[in-house]
Amino acid sequence: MPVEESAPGGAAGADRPHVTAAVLAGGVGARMGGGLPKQLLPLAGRAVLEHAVAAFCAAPEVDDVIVLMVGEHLAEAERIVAGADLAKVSAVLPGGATRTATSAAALAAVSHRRDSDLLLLHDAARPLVTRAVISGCVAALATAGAVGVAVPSGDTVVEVAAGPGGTEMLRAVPPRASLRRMQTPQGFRLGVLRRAYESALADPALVATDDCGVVLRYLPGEPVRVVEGDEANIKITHPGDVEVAEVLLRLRAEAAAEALR
Ligand SMILES: Nc1ccn([C@@H]2O[C@H](COP(=O)(O)OP(=O)(O)OP(=O)(O)O)[C@@H](O)[C@H]2O)c(=O)n1
Ligand SMILES: C[C@](O)(CO)[C@H](O)COP(=O)(O)O
Repeated sequence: MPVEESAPGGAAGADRPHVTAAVLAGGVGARMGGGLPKQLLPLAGRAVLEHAVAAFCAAPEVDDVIVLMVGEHLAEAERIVAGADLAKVSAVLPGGATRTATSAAALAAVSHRRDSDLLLLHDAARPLVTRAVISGCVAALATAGAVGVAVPSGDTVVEVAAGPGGTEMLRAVPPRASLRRMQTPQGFRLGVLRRAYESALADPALVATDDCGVVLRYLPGEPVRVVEGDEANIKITHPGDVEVAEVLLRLRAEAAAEALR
């Protein structure tokens, strides 16, 4: 499916940046195992991918959504998008060999947008992202060029090093109060992400686990803002995580029903 202009009506005006959300679904889910990438697994009657895409389609701040899907399963992603009538989806495209390559493919897909427009990058494997989290990320982009959503760590997070005979030894205990667990979406002014990726992709030693980290490393002068994520915005990674997501969805639905009573 090609990249198209978003429909008029919800589209950005001259005074407001255009907001594209890219749902990154290019992974194969090696840690989950099984025959299917985890973004295609069923979760409460819909594919994990559909939950993530639907959240961005429903967000009033988002003008269009692109999906970057692992090559062999492009047709399934197109079927999911068409079947669910996710009208803001403007393109379903192949992802890259790494998450960073998939982010770069998303960036290439919006090459026609202005430097002042916005790109939100989101893991398809985080199907429980909420409207409040998306909204908080976009709002922070009014005054920041790069924004990540994160939650505090309840556990003490430590750094380890290899010890003798294959053991692991404690190396450092960073102060917990300044530690966060990074989630997605991570949002960017396109000009900022373009400059960061230009340097990153020229670095043969590039290794990154998220896109805010790419900006921090390759555009050191650029402040990266961190805003509140959501404990329930889990990343489906290991066997059992879909079941956890099912429970979280059920609790969310029960809380919403209770609030209406
Ligand atoms: N080449 C890749 C690798 C990952 N991702 C996406 O990045 C998100 C977070 O990555 P991760 O949880 O690591 O997914 P997988 O790479 O599928 O999992 P694994 O590392 O266990 O193989 C997922 O939505 C995944 O589809 C991607 O778009 N392109
Ligand atoms: C981007 C991310 O979700 C932030 O927590 C995470 O780093 C993705 O890592 P993965 O190894 O690709 O799952």
